[in-house]
Amino acid sequence: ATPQDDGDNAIPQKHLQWTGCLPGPLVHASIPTCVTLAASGLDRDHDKLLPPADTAGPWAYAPFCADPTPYCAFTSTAFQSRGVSVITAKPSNSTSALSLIASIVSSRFPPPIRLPSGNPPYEVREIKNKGLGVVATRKIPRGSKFMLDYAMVLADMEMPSKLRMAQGRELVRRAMDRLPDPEKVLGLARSSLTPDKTPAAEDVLRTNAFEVELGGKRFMGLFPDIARINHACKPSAMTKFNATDLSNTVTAFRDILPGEEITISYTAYNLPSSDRRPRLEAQWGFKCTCDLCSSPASELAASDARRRKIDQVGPRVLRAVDKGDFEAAIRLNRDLIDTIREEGMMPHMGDYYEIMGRLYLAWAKTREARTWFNRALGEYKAAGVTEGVEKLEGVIRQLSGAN
Ligand SMILES: C[S@@+](CC[C@H](N)C(=O)[O-])C[C@H]1O[C@@H](n2cnc3c(N)ncnc32)[C@H](O)[C@@H]1O
Repeated sequence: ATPQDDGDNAIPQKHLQWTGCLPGPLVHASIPTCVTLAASGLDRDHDKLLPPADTAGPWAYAPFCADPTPYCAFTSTAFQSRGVSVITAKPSNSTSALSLIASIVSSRFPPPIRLPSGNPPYEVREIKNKGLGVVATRKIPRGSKFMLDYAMVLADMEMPSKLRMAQGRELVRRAMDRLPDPEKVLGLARSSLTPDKTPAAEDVLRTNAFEVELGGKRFMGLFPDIARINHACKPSAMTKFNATDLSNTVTAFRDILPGEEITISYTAYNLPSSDRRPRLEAQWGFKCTCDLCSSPASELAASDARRRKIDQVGPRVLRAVDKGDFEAAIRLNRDLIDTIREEGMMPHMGDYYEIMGRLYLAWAKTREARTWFNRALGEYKAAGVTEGVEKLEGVIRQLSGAN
């Protein structure tokens, strides 16, 4: 089969800009999750924006299908000059996740961020007991976005449960083999725990993929550069997937010093070690040797206690809101903020400052609300959380106008 040129059925970029409100980490009817009144031009349901289904689309080959199931592997050899393979069900209508991905792959979005020119501030190196890893070669300031990567494989999370194992394996193998440089993905890390007989393609996907959401469906996404970043339970950076162009960016959420390993968290941040470790072993196939997991038992226990507390205080804040006791809710949330700070879970700070603002807003204390929203805005800016910045700038403007 001959690779085809990109089509021209791009989604207009302006429709895809995020202008809505993120759900906060605490959701409650009395706490406004979106104080913005002017969520104009927003259509978060990307599928609605799709052009009619294009049977050929941007795919370079006839799809490889696991007949008689609807699951197939679709490959573009042109996307971002290195290709992308998508494993999902054949579209039954024009609003499928596949149509959405086809539109993105066919379009030519400008890079979502401009990285500073010159050498990247990191390199891939051998790391003791972890295989390869990514190490800063110069200071990476808090909030800077320093790595941009694009999906090279996307596999529908439902696929493994819908197919026989051999069919699934064949699909994953074909999806990788059809990329212009299969080694770019097949050369990624293999599972370190199980020297089992799992075929390379499947093992690589299991060991390196991150869950992403596209068109309302969950996918395993393989981002080959980001896949070199090891996990830490107190990471120094975070990733952010952009469903409008299949990009993933890495942002430092604290200063990272030259020679320091750059880490991200593969699990939710707030899990105690008793939950984290089995999850990392079962889902990612390794025993964690990060600084926190290697710390003395007393330090690990203190960290676990803080994480449990963080989990428990959240519902107590909500119960206080239920009773209309905003004073108690605010006191508890302040305690939550202190504990999160002590635990060094900085990515959450903007969220919790924002909650403080919402609590004051729900208590009709606009001035205090604005103060906390401003603090949250500062955090979001420092941590490079663009959506948070956009959202809060609108909110603060409206609150200022309301006075
Ligand atoms: C996504 S890859 C990360 C890059 C990988 N180290 C490499 O050589 O390409 C995940 C694998 O890295 C290793 N790894 C990542 N974080 C680790 C950690 N905190 N402790 C031990 N091994 C880790 C494990 O072997 C895991 O299966």
